[in-house]
Amino acid sequence: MAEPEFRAGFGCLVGRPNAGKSTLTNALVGEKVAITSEKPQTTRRAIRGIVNRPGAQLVLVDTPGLHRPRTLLGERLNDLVAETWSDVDVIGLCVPANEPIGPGDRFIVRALQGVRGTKLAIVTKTDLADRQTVAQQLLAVSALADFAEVVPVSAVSGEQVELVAELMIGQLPPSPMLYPDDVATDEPTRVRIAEFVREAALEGVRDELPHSIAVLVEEMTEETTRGGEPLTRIYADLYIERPSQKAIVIGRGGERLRRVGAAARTQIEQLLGTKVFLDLHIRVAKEWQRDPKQLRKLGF
Ligand SMILES: Nc1nc2c(ncn2[C@@H]2O[C@H](COP(=O)(O)OP(=O)(O)OP(=O)(O)O)[C@@H](O)[C@H]2O)c(=O)[nH]1
Repeated sequence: MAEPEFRAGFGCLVGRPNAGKSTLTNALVGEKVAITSEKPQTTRRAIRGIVNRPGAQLVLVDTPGLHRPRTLLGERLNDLVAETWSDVDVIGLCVPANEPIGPGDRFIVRALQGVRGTKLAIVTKTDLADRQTVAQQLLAVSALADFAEVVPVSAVSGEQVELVAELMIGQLPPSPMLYPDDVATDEPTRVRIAEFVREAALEGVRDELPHSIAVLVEEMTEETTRGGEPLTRIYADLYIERPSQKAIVIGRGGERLRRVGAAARTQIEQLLGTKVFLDLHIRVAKEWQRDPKQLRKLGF
């Protein structure tokens, strides 16, 4: 009998902020590529996580949460989402098991109408709800639209993660491998490093700040320490919008910024496999979310 044909293609997980898209992406890929945070809308870039399985490769694009645009950044994000959606083979709508379906979910379902790829519904965080609640959520989600599959999953316990992978892969066309199979993501390293810093900087700050933070890696050099160990020097700028936010980010006596640096450095060292020297510089970019020139500079 002939070997089954290799399948490969693109997929993406969508859903309202905090639905669990990044966590599920990480669970499917098996490596930390998308940042997660308890704060909504932390995922600003389309990060491709690559799910390699025997006979198949699913290139997962983790889009930012779709939301009603209030700023230019909001509009750019929505354009990015629409562009991504019309370009993939399979879309998984994520809805948390432990929260009622709301206007945010319906807004996305409406936006999904007319998008070409096959749509699956994924009920996430099943470890946070009892069986009956999960069952009710599966029914409620099924009623939202005509999904090819409706599947419950917990990215944290790992339950059903493989089934989600299988169902998404099942929608991919026969195709040769799209990326070498030892690559987890094609996101440029600098962007991943910037995301680690941003994630660390968001940890524990008040609600108003998250949208005001952006990180840009300005310089990266490799050298060898006197002990013969490889060392990467990274100079990164952390952008805030107002001078008054400086104190929040830096903390008393610089203590908060040091913790941010230490947390980010641990992640970066893991990613690069070298010792890392991380220099964080706070810069004020006034109203950068509304300024096209600043947005371009920051990669949007
Ligand atoms: N218990 C539990 N928590 C989860 C699960 N999946 C995600 N979470 C948590 O839910 C929160 C949001 O998860 P994310 O993966 O960041 O959600 P997201 O949809 O990517 O969020 P945005 O980037 O804001 O759009 C985080 O605190 C996760 O740890 C799960 O399966 N079980």
